[in-house]
Amino acid sequence: MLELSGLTKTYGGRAVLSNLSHRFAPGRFVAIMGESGVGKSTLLNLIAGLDAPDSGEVIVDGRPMSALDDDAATGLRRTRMGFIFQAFHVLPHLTLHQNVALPLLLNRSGTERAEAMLAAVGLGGRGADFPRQLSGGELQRVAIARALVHQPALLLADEPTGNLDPETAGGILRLLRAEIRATGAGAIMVTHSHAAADMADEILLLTRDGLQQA
Ligand SMILES: Nc1ncnc2c1ncn2[C@@H]1O[C@H](COP(=O)(O)OP(=O)(O)OP(=O)(O)O)[C@@H](O)[C@H]1O
Repeated sequence: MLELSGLTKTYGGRAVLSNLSHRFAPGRFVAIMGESGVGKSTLLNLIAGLDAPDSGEVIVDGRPMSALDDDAATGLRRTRMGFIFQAFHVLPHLTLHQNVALPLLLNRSGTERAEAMLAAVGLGGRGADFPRQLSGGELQRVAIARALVHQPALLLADEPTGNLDPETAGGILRLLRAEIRATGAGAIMVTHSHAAADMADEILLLTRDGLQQA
């Protein structure tokens, strides 16, 4: 459902991504690794629509994102994608249930699945709690529940376990993989961690020459 065609992104005259093309098979869990500064987060931001390429296309469900107006592009992202970005924190003034229900509300869907997703990530019955009452690992589980509650076709994750200890990280990644499988979503996860990447179906390496099988 996702294809990148000739993506180029330049910052201050320096090409970070240069004519990058790749087709992601639906339903696969793909890890992207690569040296610091090579452009992994930039690539994820372009796929997520948080940033626009200088040239080239992000093609979702056969439709080039640049051909859609803002509302249509936002709608496509809201319904077809889920996000676990470190910058997208769980919202502190909403309960856990309200946090997880947010994508459903934005999609004007019923919020029944929110409680089931909280239970699926081991936080059943804690929907009325607030984020401040949770540990870092628990917060990341809320982020996973929120990212998958609307059954997106594609999950985008940027270092989803970056600030967790190895044991907690392992648990979160096993949960992430199980929930991806359960919802049938594909996933693209950027990570520096070999242990995290080993959880994926496939590992790609981003270099100046593009994306290659690791
Ligand atoms: N908004 C921006 N403005 C200017 N330069 C940027 C911007 N975003 C990223 N860059 C530059 O683009 C390059 C790639 O950054 P990016 O964060 O995508 O790399 P990365 O592979 O994710 O790195 P890391 O593994 O260290 O997180 C870096 O040199 C960075 O300084």
